[in-house]
Formats: sequence, structure tokens, C-alpha cells
Amino acid sequence: MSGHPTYTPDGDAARPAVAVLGAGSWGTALAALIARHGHRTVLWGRDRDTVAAIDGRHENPRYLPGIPLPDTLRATPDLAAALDGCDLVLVVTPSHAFAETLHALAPLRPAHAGVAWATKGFEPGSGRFLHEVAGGILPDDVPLAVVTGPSFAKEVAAGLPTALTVHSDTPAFAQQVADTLHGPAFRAYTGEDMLGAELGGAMKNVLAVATGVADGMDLGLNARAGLITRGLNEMLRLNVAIGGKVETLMGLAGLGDLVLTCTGDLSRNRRLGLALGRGQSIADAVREIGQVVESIQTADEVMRQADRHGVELPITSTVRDVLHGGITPAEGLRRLMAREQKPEYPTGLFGD
Ligand SMILES: NC(=O)C1=CN([C@@H]2O[C@H](COP(=O)(O)OP(=O)(O)OC[C@H]3O[C@@H](n4cnc5c(N)ncnc54)[C@H](OP(=O)(O)O)[C@@H]3O)[C@@H](O)[C@H]2O)C=CC1
Ligand SMILES: O=C(CO)COP(=O)(O)O
Repeated sequence: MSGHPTYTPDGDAARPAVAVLGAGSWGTALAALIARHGHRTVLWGRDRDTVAAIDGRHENPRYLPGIPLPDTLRATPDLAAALDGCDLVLVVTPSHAFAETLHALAPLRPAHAGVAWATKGFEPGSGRFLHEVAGGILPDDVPLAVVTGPSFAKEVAAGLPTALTVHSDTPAFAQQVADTLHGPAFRAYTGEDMLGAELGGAMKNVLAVATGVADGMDLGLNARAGLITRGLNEMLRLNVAIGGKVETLMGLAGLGDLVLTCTGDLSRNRRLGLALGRGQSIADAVREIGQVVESIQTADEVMRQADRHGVELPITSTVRDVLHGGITPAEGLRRLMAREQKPEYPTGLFGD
């Protein structure tokens, strides 16, 4: 990730028109935020009933029931109509649908519109970072940005104070996206480390399962704090190995989101862990949550990255094995507690 492509926003630089793709909880919350800031905002979703309810009744009854959405927010199931005349595209479909969404938007995107995403995770199967996926589908001169940080959709939709961060190789585009999100109840910071920002957003979901499992097993607050701290260390170690910046992971994209999802019961990934720790099956827990739980695929993809870079991640690999390797949470706990005793930082901050 080097060099800074120049980028000068076209269209209405003060209030760019925004197309938000993905009408789940996070896409709806971000679209509502941006519409409240006075931007022409169109939300695209594939489910006609949900889209009709957002456009007509100003509510997303499936994903954000009872939360009033701005009258000015438009919603459509027609992707071409959503993208028509937009100055900025914000993709908020889940990671398993990210490449499909990018392929669909590519021929319809107005030539000057940059593409940002608030999706967290990797491309399932390949383990590619989402900026690599986007860069492989869109022309080289399209500015790209990732929007990430501690932000539960329900709280943003309800107008509660939130801070997140926008990372891009194109600083002017990061600024444009941040300006669009920034407002009276929302602080949007900027950075230039897409690798670190995407890694943090993906890994915190896996670590939230670990703390959820511990809490579901009633292991206590000491265990929770230990897991968060050693989990942060795993994020930092892999981040250094892949070339991300330390400060990105010590900020909103890393520590901030880790604390939120490891401790907040609004987190679907934490709730999956809680259910597993209480003895529920993965299938039942996922059915009950009824929304995207990114950690299930992300755990595999983080370990793929870790293996590629020769980095040991005991907590992450234990979560992966609880989710996919057939070990029970109790076996996972025994495995972590039986690890050899050693200095906290045997080879400096990022030793394992
Ligand atoms: N919710 C949150 O608080 C936050 C979420 N995120 C991230 O945002 C991303 C989206 O999650 P979120 O909105 O919460 O998920 P939800 O479960 O709330 O909604 C998922 C949405 O994605 C849609 N969808 C699923 N597959 C496709 C597809 N192939 N093409 C188009 N749309 C599709 C669903 O449509 P349908 O209803 O038709 O199935 C639904 O509208 C995730 O990566 C998540 O990690 C990031 C920060 C906060
Ligand atoms: O990313 C999130 C908050 O920043 C949402 O977390 P969950 O996907 O675990 O609900």
C-alpha cells in the first residue's frame, strides 16, 4: 500500500449524493445517518418488502424494528436506480456477498464516484482483504476506502454518539467519506492504513466469540480481561507481520472495536460465543441471532493469514477449532490454560 493517488471529488463536493448498498442493520443505520446530514441518499436492498417499508413507512422492520428513519431517505431494489447520479458508493453487504456486490456495481457506477465499504471480514475461501477484492474488480483510478470502528447499528440509528475511522490510500477520498459521516452525534476520523483497519475489524469478531464463550461458561471477569488483552496482542502480532501500522490497531479500528464487541451484548459475534459457552449448538445459536455472524468464516480466513505469515494465534485458532474443528468450549479452555508458562513479552511487544 504505497503512494497517494490524487483525487478531487466531482459532483456536489459539499453534499455528495450517496448510494448505500445493503439494507441490513448497518447499511440502514449508515444510510439514515447520511440522510440526516442532508445528503441525497438512496439505499439499495435485495428484499422488496424491506425496501418498500424503508421507502414508504420509514422503518426497517426486519433489521431495525421500531427505529424511525428520516423521511428523506429513499430505498430501492433497483441497483441501477440507486447508483444513478451518486457521487459516492458505500457498500454494506456482508463479506460473503462483497465480491458479488462489487461486480454488480462496477458497470453502473458513475465514473467519478469513489467506493467505500463498511463490511468487516475477508473474502471467504481466498482470505483476500476486501480492498484487494475491490482493487481487482474496479479500475485502478477508483478511490477506495474502508469505514470501520466501534459502532453498533442500533445505536447509530438511534442517534447515539459514536466514533469511527475511515482509511484509504487516497487521503482526499478518506476525507470525503469522513465528511459525509461526520456530524453532531458522529465523529469520523481518517487514516491511511487499509490493511490494519481491515484486519482489526475482522479479527475483533473472532475474539468477541472467545470472550462470549468465556462469559457463557461463567469464567468470570478476570478471564474476560485476560482474553481481551491477549487477543489484542494477537491482532498486533498479525498486523505487524502483514505490514499494518501499530497505531491503527491501538485505535478505533482495533482496540476500540475489540472492547465494544467483546463486552457489548448487542454484538452478534459475542452472542454466538455466549450461546456456545452455555452449551447451545452453532446452528441453533445462528438461527436465534438471525443476522450475519461474520466470525464463522473470518476465523478460518484469519488463520489462513496467520499460517501464511508464520504467526501463532492461540486464542484465534482455538475459536476456529470450536467453530469448525469439533472441539468443545471446555476443551478449548483446557488447551489455552495448558499452554507453557512464559514471559508476557518474550521477544518484545509482539513476541508470542
Ligand atoms: N450491524 C452492525 O452493528 C455492524 C455491522 N458491520 C458489518 O456490516 C456488514 C453487514 O452487516 P449487517 O448489516 O449488520 O448484517 P444484517 O444481518 O443486519 O443484514 C445483512 C444484509 O445483507 C443482505 N445480504 C445478504 N446477502 C446478500 C447478497 N448476496 N446480496 C445483497 N444483499 C445481501 C441481507 O439481505 P436479506 O435480508 O435479503 O437477506 C441484509 O439486508 C457485516 O460485514 C458486518 O460485520 C459493521 C459494523 C457494525
Ligand atoms: O462490528 C460491529 C460493531 O462495531 C458489530 O458487531 P457484531 O457483528 O458482532 O454485531
